[in-house]
Amino acid sequence: MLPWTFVSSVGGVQIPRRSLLPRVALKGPLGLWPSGVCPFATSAPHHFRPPIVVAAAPAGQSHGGATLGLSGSGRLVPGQAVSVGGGRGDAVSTPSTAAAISGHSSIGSSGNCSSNHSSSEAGDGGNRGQVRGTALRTVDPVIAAASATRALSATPRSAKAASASAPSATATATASVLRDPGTYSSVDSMDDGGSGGVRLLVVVGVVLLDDPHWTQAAATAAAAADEGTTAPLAAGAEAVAAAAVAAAAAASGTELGPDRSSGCSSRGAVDMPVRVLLAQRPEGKSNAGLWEFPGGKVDPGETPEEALIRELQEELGIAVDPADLVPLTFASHTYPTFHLLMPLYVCRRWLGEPVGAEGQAVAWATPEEVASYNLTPADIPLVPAVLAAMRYGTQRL
Ligand SMILES: Nc1nc2c([nH]c(=O)n2[C@H]2C[C@H](O)[C@@H](COP(=O)(O)OP(=O)(O)OP(=O)(O)O)O2)c(=O)[nH]1
Repeated sequence: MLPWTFVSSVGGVQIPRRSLLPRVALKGPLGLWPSGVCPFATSAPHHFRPPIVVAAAPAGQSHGGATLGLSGSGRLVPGQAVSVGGGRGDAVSTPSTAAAISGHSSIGSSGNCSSNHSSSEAGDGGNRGQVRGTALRTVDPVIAAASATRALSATPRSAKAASASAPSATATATASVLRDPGTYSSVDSMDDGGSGGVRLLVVVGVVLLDDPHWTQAAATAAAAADEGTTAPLAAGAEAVAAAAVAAAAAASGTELGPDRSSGCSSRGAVDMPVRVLLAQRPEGKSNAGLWEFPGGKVDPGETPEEALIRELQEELGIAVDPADLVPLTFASHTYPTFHLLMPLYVCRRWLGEPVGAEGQAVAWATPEEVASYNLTPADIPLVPAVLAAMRYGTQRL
């Protein structure tokens, strides 16, 4: 067995690694884990955090078994092509590749997680060949996500450590990318400018949960507050770790812990399953007929939360408080004409009754039913995290 180290990095902003980036040492059988860069469940409650990506050095390659350092010093510029292994514009700038590129000054240097790299703008030189030979092979979010979550399952202590430290890293990374109008594109105005690069479309989505367990817990907390007592709340780090393990279980098909989705909650006598709202893409739009999580494009100048609140009002006729949007995970998917990056939130509280306000069909699905819906390609890899949120809740009540 070779030691593998997963290193978190945040695309798009520079983060002092030593102080903020969590490192989790994971061990696994050589060859069973495809190298990869994958979305990883995030946890800070009050800020939007851009994606954490997790990377592992590929086995059997020139640096196989060594740590692939992602310094966090590379800069992701959404919608702009970056250069890898040649002139500018011959590679793409997706979150995954940018994350891989950001680590290029580490690769081959010490074979370990190096820190304090000088800022290496993606495509500015360096060990491009090694980047090309090592890191860029790793872009397979679906397989890697399953592998990573399986690995987390095998090492719950490490999972806890990663989860506990994730908020500080990601909170710091508060969306300089997304808050900077012009760094990303609306699909309507996309063109590649002849660069050969891939345009990034930023969309926000929500897992709207009809969660009787949450409602009951919230009512209990409110009642306790009225009485001037303190209701027990889930400790953030523990709940996050539980979500990571739950995601691992969902990915591997393993059953773990109390299952809230079937009403067998250890929290109480709620006998109703949790349900998630799905929306069907209407005729005339891309992916027509497929099901998705409600949401839409982030307009320039909008925060992700503002965009989501606007979209939910327009599409479903409901009002949502930003404090009720809990980051869950994100989608990173290459469509033929653009690359989709979609932060996905969980929301359990809103005003109004959700309806298909733009004529789209909507449906409440139990965990067992989710798989029977024909989801968009970008959403399929999100299902384990969504099921985990339905079964085990998220870090915040
Ligand atoms: N909202 C949302 N969009 C998704 C999901 N999965 C997925 O591939 N997408 C894609 C489909 C679209 O290409 C894009 C969202 O575009 P959209 O057309 O729905 O956005 P919008 O509501 O702002 O549309 P419009 O008014 O500008 O036409 O993201 C998902 O789960 N939710």
